[in-house]
Amino acid sequence: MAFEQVEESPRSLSSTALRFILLATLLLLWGTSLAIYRLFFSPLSKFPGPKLAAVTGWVETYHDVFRGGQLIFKLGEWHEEYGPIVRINPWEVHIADPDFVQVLFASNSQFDKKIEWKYRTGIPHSSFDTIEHQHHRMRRSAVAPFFSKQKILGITDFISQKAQRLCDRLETEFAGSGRPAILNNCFTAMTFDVITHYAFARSFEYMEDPNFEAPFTNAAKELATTLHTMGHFPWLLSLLQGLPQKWSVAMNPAMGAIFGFHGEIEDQIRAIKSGSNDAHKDVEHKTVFSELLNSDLPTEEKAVERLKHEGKPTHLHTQNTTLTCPGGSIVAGGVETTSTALSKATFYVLENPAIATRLRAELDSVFPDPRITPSLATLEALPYLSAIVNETLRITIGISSRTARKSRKAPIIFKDIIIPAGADFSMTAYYTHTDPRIWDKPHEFVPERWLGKALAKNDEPLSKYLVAFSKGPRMCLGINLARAELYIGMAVVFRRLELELFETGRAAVEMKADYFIPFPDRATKGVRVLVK
Ligand code: HEM
Repeated sequence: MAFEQVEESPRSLSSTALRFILLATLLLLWGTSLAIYRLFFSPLSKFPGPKLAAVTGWVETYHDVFRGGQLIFKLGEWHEEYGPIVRINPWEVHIADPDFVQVLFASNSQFDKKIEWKYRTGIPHSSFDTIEHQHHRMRRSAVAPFFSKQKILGITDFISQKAQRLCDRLETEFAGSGRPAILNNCFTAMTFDVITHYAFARSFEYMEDPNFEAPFTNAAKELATTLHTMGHFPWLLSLLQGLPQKWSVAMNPAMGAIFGFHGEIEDQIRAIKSGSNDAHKDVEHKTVFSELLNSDLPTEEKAVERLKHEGKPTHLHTQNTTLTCPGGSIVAGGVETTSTALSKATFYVLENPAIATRLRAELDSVFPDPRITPSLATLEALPYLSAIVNETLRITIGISSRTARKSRKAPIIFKDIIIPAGADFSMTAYYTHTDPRIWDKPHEFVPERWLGKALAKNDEPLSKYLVAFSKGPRMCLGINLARAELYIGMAVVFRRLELELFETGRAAVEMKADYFIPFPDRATKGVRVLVK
């Protein structure tokens, strides 16, 4: 018996070892063949770029997940080394030729989005994260009328009231006190109240918080830093979906605000569906959900589960509800992008007294009573204010993540480049907006470039290269609202208040990491001002 055991043991050990070696060899063979295929036979093999990035997506993961939103800067280094078109992973090329905007953002394009990103913001059923072109078109056409210029004109009085209220509070509570106001908080409160009033007839009134704190968006911003992780490891999302709500709140108490809001939105959709909704009784316009539910969308597109993705901030679902992070849906798209643009615009104007003086002089000419805001049309007709709005959109890069698309059937032809059908291709607004072939002093805030003919260095109109809201079928749905808030916000603040920057330098406004939206240095306290 003992003799048999001694004989069997080495035999079973060696067969385990053999199996292991076989498996390792197969894996090695598979990995090597895949690497050889990707390097030499893939349809993208002829494109230049780092070899390791062509072989594996882990290079992107390393820069975005482990180095924290740093791929955006790596892209610039790669373009310097390899030229205007670079293969950045096995499936995608990135383009840094500003004229490619005509292809990427063509109004008649029928591109799909990148399938791998469908779940990274947690709203896979929203228009924003709808991958396929036709499907996106159907969903978007149902919600687009709600954000038309005409409809937005109907809430400019509300935006103006909020901007005036902000100035009232800054004058009475901060002026002469030596206490700095954090403009990021002020404008977040303002834009949050505006979008929640407009879309859901339920303004959160964060403007009335003593410090303009918006717990909802603070939590959302924190969660934005998980965006790359969710994109690269989607299974983590499923894991989080299983978490009970109370665990999330215990980990981050600010989540309570988010869960409460999500509950309200779901109730609102159900109430509209059952005909018992009274959410818009106090406002003149409909809510975004009444618009969607009364649209021609097929029944399955009107399901509560689908609609809540349209209206809610982007989120990571947990059991019965969601965790939130900013991104492209109506609330998140409508808050952080616009409030950041407003605070950065104020910073750049205050940083340069000549710009502030010229802006104030222009505003005085149409804005005699500082408490009575002129119409949006009057403000939009002001050349210098318009130049400031455009320059703000250029330099602040509302969405920093690259815009990636795929042409399913036909190859993309641009100059002497052919991008094969089925490959992902992308551009990054940060590079389009700072390309020295187009812009003079690209890293400086120069509103004057938008005055007169406003031509690029290559004599094309500058507006051709301003892609802050993207262009084409996927362009920002909230562009009219965002522009109205920028015009009204800047005009009211600079007409009413004398502000001075308080311990605020470029670190407060310049991008240090890309988490879909640009993040400044973690240590910065935001754009802080003293009210004189
Ligand atoms: C300065 C402010 C803003 C900037 C720079 C901005 C930028 C953008 C960009 C670049 C996109 C396209 C993203 C992509 O293709 O992946 C987008 C989409 C979107 N934005 Fe904005 N946005 C701003 C304000 C707003 C506002 C106020 C809203 C509120 C309604 C909003 C709602 C949306 C929505 C819903 C989408 C998805 C559209 C679709 O896929 O059909 N955005 N935004």
